Amino acid sequence: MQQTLHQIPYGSRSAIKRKIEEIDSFESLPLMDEVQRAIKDALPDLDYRRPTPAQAVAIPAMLGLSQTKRRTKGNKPEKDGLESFLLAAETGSGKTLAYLLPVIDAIKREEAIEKEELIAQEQQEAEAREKEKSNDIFSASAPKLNKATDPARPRAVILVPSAELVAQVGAVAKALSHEVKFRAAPVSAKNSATVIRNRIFNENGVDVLISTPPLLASIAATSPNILARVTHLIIDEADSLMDRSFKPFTTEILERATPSLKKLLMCSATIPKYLDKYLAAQFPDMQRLVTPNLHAIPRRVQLGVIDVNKDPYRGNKQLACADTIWQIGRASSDYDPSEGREAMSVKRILVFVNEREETDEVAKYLAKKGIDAIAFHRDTDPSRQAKLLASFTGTGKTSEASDASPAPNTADASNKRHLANTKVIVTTDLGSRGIDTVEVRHVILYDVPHTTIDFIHRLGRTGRMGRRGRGIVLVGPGDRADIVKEVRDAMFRGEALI
Ligand SMILES: Nc1ncnc2c1ncn2[C@@H]1O[C@H](COP(=O)(O)OP(=O)(O)OP(=O)(O)O)[C@@H](O)[C@H]1O
Repeated sequence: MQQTLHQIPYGSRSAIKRKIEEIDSFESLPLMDEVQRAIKDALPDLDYRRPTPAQAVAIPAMLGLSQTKRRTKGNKPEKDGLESFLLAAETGSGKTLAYLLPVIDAIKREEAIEKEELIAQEQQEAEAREKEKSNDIFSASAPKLNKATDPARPRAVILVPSAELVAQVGAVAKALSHEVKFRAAPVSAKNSATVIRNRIFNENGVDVLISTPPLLASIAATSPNILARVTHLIIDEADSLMDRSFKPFTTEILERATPSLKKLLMCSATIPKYLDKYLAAQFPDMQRLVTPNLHAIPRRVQLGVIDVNKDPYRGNKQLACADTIWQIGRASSDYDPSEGREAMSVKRILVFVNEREETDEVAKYLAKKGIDAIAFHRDTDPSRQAKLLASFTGTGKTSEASDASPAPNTADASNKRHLANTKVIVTTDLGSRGIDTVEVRHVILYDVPHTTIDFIHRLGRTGRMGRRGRGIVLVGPGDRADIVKEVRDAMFRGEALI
């Protein structure tokens, strides 16, 4: 297969491994006490509270504890006082907390410093007024801007590629804000203009703004001041946000925020060659924080291949897909040692297609075959979309019983055969970038992905955070069976994909 990913030498992977092993608890990180306490709110129901490799490399670096600067000769130096980082870590490795914790820590520290400065300034002014009073009883001082509650000028901006991710990252920020007091404003095109205005121009100020690049770029075009105080800019899913479609918006925001920027962090589960080239040219001093397993699909995720060209499918992919789902749905729930309990009784399966038009087509066919299947794309009704995703990401807290009842308009009512306790979402890349689908054990690759980057993101929706997962790829007429074999072999050897 044509190389699409930047290669990381095995020597540097081992060196990072050693560093990661040194950080065995969150307490060993110099985060403020309130941030330490907040971690427990952001990671509920988990006995295992050790930082993940992504967190072990990113948090100390963002806190200024490790300096591993690389410098590419001949390139222009970065802006003075700006520190830039690339966090490249495998899918589902906790990158969200890896950037949120140090960002919030920095915000609280900045706030404390500004408060002290404000008190000192007020004291000085009071003294000056006293002096003036004795000299000139008519003078009045101009009102001062209260830096601590400055509306519509966030200190941190987090950019993500979709409205779903805005909501997901917003929910983690909200969980943290129960303990550490800060204001997060998640805004996306799914919110009404009034909601966006109220969240951003909140009179109590906003600390962290979470949005997509196109929306924020359009807001910044009319309200340029919105980016005037940003000290921390996070570009999550940087492989998407730096690709052709998003790049103009992302770089526009980056340029507007640069004068006040202190820390820039790009996060990604892959380093495609175009990203590597761009970063080497624009950010020669960027610290690259790469986890040892980058570009490798974890061994706990297995990949099965179904040759659709053979009997009984004879080239009929839809039939092969329905049949595979029936087999998964009927198999008894197996024991998952990583969770120490029976796997969920309701099975959730993600089916990935390459083209948006196929989502409806495939979902309809599956529904005809008695399967609760729904197409998920940009035009899906937002409230329906939110409900659907909630049950796949585990944020819905729906009981297994209510979950088991068929959703309206899914499994075809006229069909007597109905596959119980199984839910299917048919989607494109929209569902593969960053969505934390912890409840998903099975991913079906209906189409062979175009690149290894897509393989990594799609298979990355299962086997998250130490859980087991299974990918099944349907190889039909015209599909590149050789590419599938390459990926499968690399996965078997535990090697990074190329
Ligand atoms: N230290 C930790 N211990 C256990 N679970 C954690 C830890 N940190 C994060 N998690 C959980 O891991 C899951 C995945 O986290 P997150 O969505 O941040 O991954 P990601 O690296 O951004 O994935 P992707 O590359 O797919 O976007 C979340 O459910 C999160 O609550």
